[in-house]
Amino acid sequence: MSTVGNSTNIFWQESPVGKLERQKLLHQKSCVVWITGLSGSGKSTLACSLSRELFTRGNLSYVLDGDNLRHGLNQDLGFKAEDRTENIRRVGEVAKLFADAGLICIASLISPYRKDRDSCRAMLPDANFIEVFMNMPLTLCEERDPKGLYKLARAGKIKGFTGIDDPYEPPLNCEIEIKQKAGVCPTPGAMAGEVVTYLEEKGYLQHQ
Ligand SMILES: Nc1ncnc2c1ncn2[C@@H]1O[C@H](COP(=O)(O)OS(=O)(=O)O)[C@@H](OP(=O)(O)O)[C@H]1O
Ligand SMILES: Nc1ncnc2c1ncn2[C@@H]1O[C@H](COP(=O)(O)OP(=O)(O)O)[C@@H](O)[C@H]1O
Repeated sequence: MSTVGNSTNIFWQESPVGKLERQKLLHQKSCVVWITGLSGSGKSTLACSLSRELFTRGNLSYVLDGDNLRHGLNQDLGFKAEDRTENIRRVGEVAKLFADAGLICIASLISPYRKDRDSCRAMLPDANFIEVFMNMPLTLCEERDPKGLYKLARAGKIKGFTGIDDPYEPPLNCEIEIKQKAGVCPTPGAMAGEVVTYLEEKGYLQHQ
């Protein structure tokens, strides 16, 4: 019996089927691929391309997209610092469940604060948290501005926009960094390829 947060007198219920069995069924080792970066840096593009590539190879993944989750699970949260922290915490917990289910969980969120990303990493102890940093210059993200949000932020119509008047803390110890080469951004397929190569080398995609 234990107390966790505001929940008292609670018990952990074991499941008859375990994570290892589910991973075996799916012929893969589960993990969380956590994609972080500025708005417009290509997080969703990479998440979609990676998910499709994994599917083609016979690996099951699921994308948790920050924007999409804010339409449901996180619709009560805004963009002030404590809301972003709670957003990341909840998505970290959901990602942990997907990894426990045996899937390759792809989380795609700005997740601007280092301590929040590190807390998610700590939730996944067996080094199964793979942080992917979309290291694209702000100027490129702002040029892309597919939703017109940077324009609104520059005009002062959105307050606390990441990269403009709210901080983005780049990772210090990410597993993968996606960046421009000779001033050119890799194609979506090439970005996904970098992650797939990493997953392959670390044995996540092996068919046992
Ligand atoms: N103030 C502010 N700052 C940053 N982003 C903003 C803001 N307001 C709205 N948006 C839109 O919300 C998307 C980011 O949501 P996230 O859940 O990924 O953000 S966070 O991780 O909690 O910081 C983000 O989507 P992406 O462009 O896909 O990153 C924006 O479309
Ligand atoms: N590798 C890429 N090459 C060219 N354009 C890209 C690439 N990645 C993303 N884009 C474009 O940049 C814009 C922002 O990408 P998106 O994936 O929505 O970023 P984020 O999810 O980080 O906000 C989109 O219009 C997308 O088509």
